[in-house]
Amino acid sequence: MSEFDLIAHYFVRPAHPKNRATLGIGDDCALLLQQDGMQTAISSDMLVEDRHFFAGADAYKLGHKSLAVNLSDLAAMGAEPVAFTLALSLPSADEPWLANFSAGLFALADQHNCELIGGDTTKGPLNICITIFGQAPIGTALRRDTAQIGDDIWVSGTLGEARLALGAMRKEYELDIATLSAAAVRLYTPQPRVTLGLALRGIAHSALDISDGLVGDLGHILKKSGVGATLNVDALPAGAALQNQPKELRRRFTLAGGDDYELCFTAPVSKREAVLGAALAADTNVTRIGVIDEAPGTRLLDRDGQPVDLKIASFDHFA
Ligand SMILES: Nc1ncnc2c1ncn2[C@@H]1O[C@H](COP(=O)(O)OP(=O)(O)O)[C@@H](O)[C@H]1O
Ligand SMILES: Cc1ncc(C[n+]2csc(CCOP(=O)(O)OP(=O)(O)O)c2C)c(N)n1
Ligand SMILES: [Mg+2]
Repeated sequence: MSEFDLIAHYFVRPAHPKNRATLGIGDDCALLLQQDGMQTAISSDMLVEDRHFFAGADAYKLGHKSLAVNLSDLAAMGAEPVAFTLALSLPSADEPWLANFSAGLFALADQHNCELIGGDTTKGPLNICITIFGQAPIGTALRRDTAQIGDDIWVSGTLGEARLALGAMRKEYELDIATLSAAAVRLYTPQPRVTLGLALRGIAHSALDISDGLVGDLGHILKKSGVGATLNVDALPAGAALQNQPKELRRRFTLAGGDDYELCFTAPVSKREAVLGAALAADTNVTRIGVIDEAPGTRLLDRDGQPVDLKIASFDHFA
């Protein structure tokens, strides 16, 4: 199959009334009309074999995750998904693989009304890079540099299960089948918190999505906002499969597991009811885990206010 047959067969779809691009796949560029009063939110994330996923990973789930991690960045900005491009490097034109990959990709794209408008396809090591475009009314996007002293720190959903599954896959420990399959759902098919991100506009002061681990990612908000944080380690929402694991592992994986794709956000105390209302409307749990304060850095305390001494390191590609 030729490069262009591959694109036409697996990535070009019939026109759909909900499509927003003026010109989609097939020309040198796609054309997107900017809506009045809106700002465009743009983000790229790449998935690389043996780094972000194991060789032989399920193609449908890989299609899902490639888009999910990008939608998660839009969620973190409170931006509504509009469209995305897909740059693919493939070892071969493996048709069953392509059929499954595009099915997983488009199933999630359709859930979020996010249209594939272009990309690039080459032969090479398996590598998937998506650039996503979203929109938010001017001035309403949730940023990393706007946390304020006194804000509550919140996190959506639960943390740590993706890391729990990864450890079992790497044979760091053994898990029973039921625990591993529950945790693996979080590693392979994260659900981006797009609805929650949109609901938090006008409520949260700052937000980001957790990909490298809570403490490391929260650190980006702290640094950019020129503030610090105190976290209650016992308040962190551990995923169900983590509940029966030893306390130290539970703490390490909730604090610095990675691959969580939950939102961490800050909001003033006066907005607690509004945050809970937004969470209810988005059908997503949120948990208050700490406060923004003045002293730089992150202090970890237990439920009794005693310092927790844990060596933790968030994910870093070059550390
Ligand atoms: N090669 C690059 N060139 C320019 N900007 C980059 C590059 N890699 C990452 N960035 C930018 O650096 C910031 C941090 O990146 P990253 O940690 O990947 O963010 P995220 O966790 O949201 O994906 C982002 O604003 C991203 O756009
Ligand atoms: C085979 C494999 N090894 C390791 C991991 C863990 N892992 C890889 S990248 C990463 C962090 C997120 O990826 P990154 O490229 O830093 O995403 P970004 O922060 O840019 O959104 C994690 C936790 C994994 N998911 N799969
Ligand atoms: Mg990135």
